[in-house]
Amino acid sequence: QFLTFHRVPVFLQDPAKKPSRVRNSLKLNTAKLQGDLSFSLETFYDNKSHDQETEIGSSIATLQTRKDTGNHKISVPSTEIPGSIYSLRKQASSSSYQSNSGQQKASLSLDRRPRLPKALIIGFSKCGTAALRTFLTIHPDVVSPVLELRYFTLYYAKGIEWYRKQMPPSTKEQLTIEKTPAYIMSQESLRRIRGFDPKIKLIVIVRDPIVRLQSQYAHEFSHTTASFRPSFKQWWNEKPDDRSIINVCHYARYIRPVYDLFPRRQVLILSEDDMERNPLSVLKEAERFLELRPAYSDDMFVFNKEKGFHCFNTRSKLFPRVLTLVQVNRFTCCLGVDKGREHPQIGEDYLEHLIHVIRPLNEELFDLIGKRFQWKSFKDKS
Ligand SMILES: Nc1ncnc2c1ncn2[C@@H]1O[C@H](COP(=O)(O)OS(=O)(=O)O)[C@@H](OP(=O)(O)O)[C@H]1O
Repeated sequence: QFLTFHRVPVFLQDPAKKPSRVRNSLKLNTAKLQGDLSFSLETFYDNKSHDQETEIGSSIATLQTRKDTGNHKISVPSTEIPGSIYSLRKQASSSSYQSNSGQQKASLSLDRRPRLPKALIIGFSKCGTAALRTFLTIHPDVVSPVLELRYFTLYYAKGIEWYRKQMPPSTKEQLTIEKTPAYIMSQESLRRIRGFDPKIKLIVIVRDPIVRLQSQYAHEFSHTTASFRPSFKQWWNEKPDDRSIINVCHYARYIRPVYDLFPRRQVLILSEDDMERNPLSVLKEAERFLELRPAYSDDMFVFNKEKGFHCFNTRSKLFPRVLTLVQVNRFTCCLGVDKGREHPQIGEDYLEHLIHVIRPLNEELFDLIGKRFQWKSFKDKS
């Protein structure tokens, strides 16, 4: 019966902060929404490219369009959040909604549409880019597409309108951030980014290079039975030159071209290790850099012993936004199983060798960026 399915955001609003024209709209006076709520919508989703889950709002609803009547039906997941009301908003600038019962009507005029990013997380892979992106998105003024769009590397030929359409809708006041760690690995992509917006803000996150190597190993062999995996040493020694340890751990080599193309004030370099220890302080640094109003707070995270990482705190006042983040497990409020994998052992001798080879690369990085990071593998030896 149903022709299309779209995932649409349902917004959780603090009634006190709602503009009056919204306050009078689609008011579901209780925060308890049970099962399916059906609405006939004259128009709903102009932009069909947004049929993916979006991260905006507090919950994800499903929009179904009936083949025979052309009617739409929205299914809202059952949820209870005291002291809040829900409203459904349209993505485009104006529309009208009417519920099946005809009791609730609304005309909305909210300029929410996909906007191009003003900030990018450009690297490095396996350095906590997903955690950083997800944590940043908790800010009410930040939106970000779930997927790595790889526009400046892979899909440049699709054009800027394609890129724009991949973005979740946002208001003028919100900041769109895209993350694709591959951007920093390609000078051509960096040049394209400069051509796209020379004022764009760039975030780079690095990590203890040895832990990063272990993380990459765990990633590459995540679907391989342990007995079929090469040893860590074997694996790295078999890499072609362009993916050799020296190249992969040489952050400075990839950051230098960023500084050549963009003023340093537009580039923020963070460390995954700091984010693991104290996510709030890293987020605060990013918040200042992105010129966001202060919203991150110390109740946002709790350390989850089982996961071994900080996860979202269900008691935080920003928690309703967490529910909309598709990369976050609904039960644990941690990132998914593809983050935080078990790392391979490295034999003592080989570890010594790696430290010896990589230490000068770290020093080159610290000289270049003008700050030092405390990395576990290199502790007590610098
Ligand atoms: N809070 C929190 N939760 C889960 N994971 C966290 C967190 N903070 C940092 N990390 C580390 O992020 C590592 C994955 O990095 P990326 O997201 O950049 O990987 S990817 O390039 O996108 O595949 C991932 O690497 P692995 O531990 O090897 O899986 C994590 O160590």
